[in-house]
Amino acid sequence: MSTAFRIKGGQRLQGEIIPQGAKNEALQILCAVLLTDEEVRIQNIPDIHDVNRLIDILSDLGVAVRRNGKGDFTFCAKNINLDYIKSEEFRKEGAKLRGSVMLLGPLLARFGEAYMPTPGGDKIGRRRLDTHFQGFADLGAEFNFDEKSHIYSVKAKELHGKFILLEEASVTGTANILMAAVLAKGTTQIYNAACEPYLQQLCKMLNRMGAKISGIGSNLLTIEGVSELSGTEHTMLPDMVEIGSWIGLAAMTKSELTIKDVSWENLGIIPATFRKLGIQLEKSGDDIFIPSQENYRIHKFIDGSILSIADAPWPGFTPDLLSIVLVVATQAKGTVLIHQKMFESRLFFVDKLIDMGAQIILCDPHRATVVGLNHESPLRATTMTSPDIRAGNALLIAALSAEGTSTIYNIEQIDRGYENIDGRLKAIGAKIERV
Ligand SMILES: CC(=O)N[C@H]1[C@@H](OP(=O)(O)OP(=O)(O)OC[C@H]2O[C@@H](n3ccc(=O)[nH]c3=O)[C@H](O)[C@@H]2O)O[C@H](CO)[C@@H](O)[C@@H]1O
Ligand SMILES: C=C(OP(=O)(O)O)C(=O)O
Repeated sequence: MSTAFRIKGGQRLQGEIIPQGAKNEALQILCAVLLTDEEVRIQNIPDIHDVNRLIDILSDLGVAVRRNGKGDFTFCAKNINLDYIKSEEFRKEGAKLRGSVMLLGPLLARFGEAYMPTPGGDKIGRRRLDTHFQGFADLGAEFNFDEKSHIYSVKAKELHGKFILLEEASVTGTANILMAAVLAKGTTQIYNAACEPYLQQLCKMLNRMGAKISGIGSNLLTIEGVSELSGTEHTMLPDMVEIGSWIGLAAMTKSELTIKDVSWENLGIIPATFRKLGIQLEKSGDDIFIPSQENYRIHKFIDGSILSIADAPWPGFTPDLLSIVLVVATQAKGTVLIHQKMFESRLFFVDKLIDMGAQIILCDPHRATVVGLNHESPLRATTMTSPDIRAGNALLIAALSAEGTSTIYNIEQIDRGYENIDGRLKAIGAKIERV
């Protein structure tokens, strides 16, 4: 298997991009198939490592998986092999991705017990799970963490609805508690719930399965428990993080790109944030058209002070796009402070960009000031290693804009979240090879 990308940078790209189905929505939705013994058909599933791993785990759990076509699968969780979740194999496989943590809620709700190794995912700082387990405990589950084996377990003969105030608006935490609460007895309220479009999609799918969830899209979800759920069909939204990455790529490489069928209504503050960097984006039906731009100028705040861009729970700006915003700012005109509030180790990749000639001061682990080069000097090609999924993509964009040939190692990180990224880049004129 190839482990690196070799990229000859400095090419202008042109064409149309169809965004993949959303990775982080897929991880929630796939876990929800465990909530019913009927068939659930899911479409627009991205063909990426994390999602394929989760599908394999479901299959090993006994879920019947039928592939109907590209990105189109039918799942049936009629015969579940609960022994699998106690097996060494599950410990190994479940620990490879973050999304596997959301198997807990559905398994607890339907079978009264669930086990989980410490989940994987990006190493981007502490990623605690307290919110998840506090929520399960509030619903009446007994929680245990075995410090030796690092196995979390939750058990409950019956779950009972309750008012739950989350200590933070955790995305996977909200999804997990929600999936447990739909089959609990009585009414649950989840306050300070995360409410991003992917969670809204999960709520809508659960309601189609017979759940009674109201308050969708707000930070107060009310769930009237039901005794069972039935099958349904669901289609994933386009991946907003991938859409943002294509916008960044267009700006950095001065390319004209059209991103098709982006579901504008679900992009929230993302287009406005890229516009603050001076990037022109046009809404054309449900597409985004980005004209080729020689330069883009970072806006200032109304009082004339330096712009800062920070992450926040939805409808704030997603932390998963800050690495992309940062790399795009390296070639803008002007200065911006990037403030990554949620994660502690997500900005260290800027060292690589500094090696490439970018003007960045890492103020502390959470903040970096970028002084744009205004395309007056290109970044220099280099050899680098992808530290996490989004930094990996940011470095890929840097390499595509740089002068010369760069090599990026550890591209497994990029493949975790971006479907056939090299094939799709080549189709719009990029010079990229797997080596
Ligand atoms: C598989 C999946 O869906 N992963 C996403 C999910 O991860 P995940 O669900 O793991 O992330 P959480 O929402 O739980 O938390 C992310 C980080 O932000 C902090 N935090 C969170 C909420 C809050 O109000 N205040 C706060 O400080 C948490 O302590 C944590 O460090 O959501 C993250 C935040 O959008 C995204 O980066 C991940 O891509
Ligand atoms: C942090 C991310 O992924 P995960 O939560 O799967 O590690 C991400 O998608 O940017």
